[in-house]
Amino acid sequence: MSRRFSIGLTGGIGSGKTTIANMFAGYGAAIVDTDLIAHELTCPQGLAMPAILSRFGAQFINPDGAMNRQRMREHVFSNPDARHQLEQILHPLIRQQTEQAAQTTPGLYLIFVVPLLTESGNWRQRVDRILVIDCDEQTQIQRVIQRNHLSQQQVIAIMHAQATRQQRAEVADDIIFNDGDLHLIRQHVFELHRKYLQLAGIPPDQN
Ligand SMILES: CC(C)(COP(=O)(O)OP(=O)(O)OC[C@H]1O[C@@H](n2cnc3c(N)ncnc32)[C@H](O)[C@@H]1O)[C@@H](O)C(=O)NCCC(=O)NCCS
Ligand SMILES: Nc1ncnc2c1ncn2[C@@H]1O[C@H](COP(=O)(O)OP(=O)(O)OP(=O)(O)O)[C@@H](O)[C@H]1O
Repeated sequence: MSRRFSIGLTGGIGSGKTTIANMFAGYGAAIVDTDLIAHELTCPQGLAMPAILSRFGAQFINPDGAMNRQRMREHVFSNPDARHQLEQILHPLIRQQTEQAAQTTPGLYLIFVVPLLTESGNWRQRVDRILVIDCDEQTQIQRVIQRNHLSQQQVIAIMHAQATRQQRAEVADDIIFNDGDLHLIRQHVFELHRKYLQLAGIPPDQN
């Protein structure tokens, strides 16, 4: 089987990755979302749970066997060593599951949604193109406060564990500035979709 044309989609917390990936899915792209995979790995009986229990202890596990996300978030974003340990458990499993999902998810071309694409070395070699979702940091902060009910300080601590806007811009082939009217953003997404079809060698009337 020949390898499908693939795009790595990234952006900072709250930039709009999921919103925009959903728009591409509406045009027929296959979406493999590494955040969703990370959630599956840490749900009750998730593949990562035995290692998380043994490394972090029972206080990080909910009664149903899932990871206690709030407690873990508070722990790892104030403690870089703990964050690296959690990543060492999760990232190899995320990679494995991502590769499997890439084989089995149907769609015209593949979009990998990867929050830490800029930070984690070898994605450049794994995809044909990188799409960055960008927006003002103040907008990111406001969105995450509103959506997750975190404090401004907590959101800033997460942003400090991520690449800067400048670092992401440096790896981008395409950028969507997602800080305005979603109708205009949808138009931009459609233009990029047509460009990706062309780069993938798929006639536009097949979608
Ligand atoms: C720290 C955890 C427990 C927080 O859980 P929570 O439910 O609050 O957030 P969620 O998982 O939905 O992630 C939301 C966003 O946080 C940011 N984020 C998550 N993990 C990290 C990380 N290791 N470094 C920097 N930012 C991160 C990303 O922007 C992500 O989109 C969780 O994110 C986690 O298990 N992280 C480790 C796995 C990982 O690196 N995931 C991100 C890439 S796949
Ligand atoms: N252009 C926009 N205008 C207004 N609200 C938006 C826009 N884009 C996204 N949002 C809202 O901002 C929030 C964050 O968007 P989304 O979940 O798509 O971001 P994300 O990058 O996937 O977030 P995370 O990094 O936390 O996974 C959501 O509540 C979403 O509805």
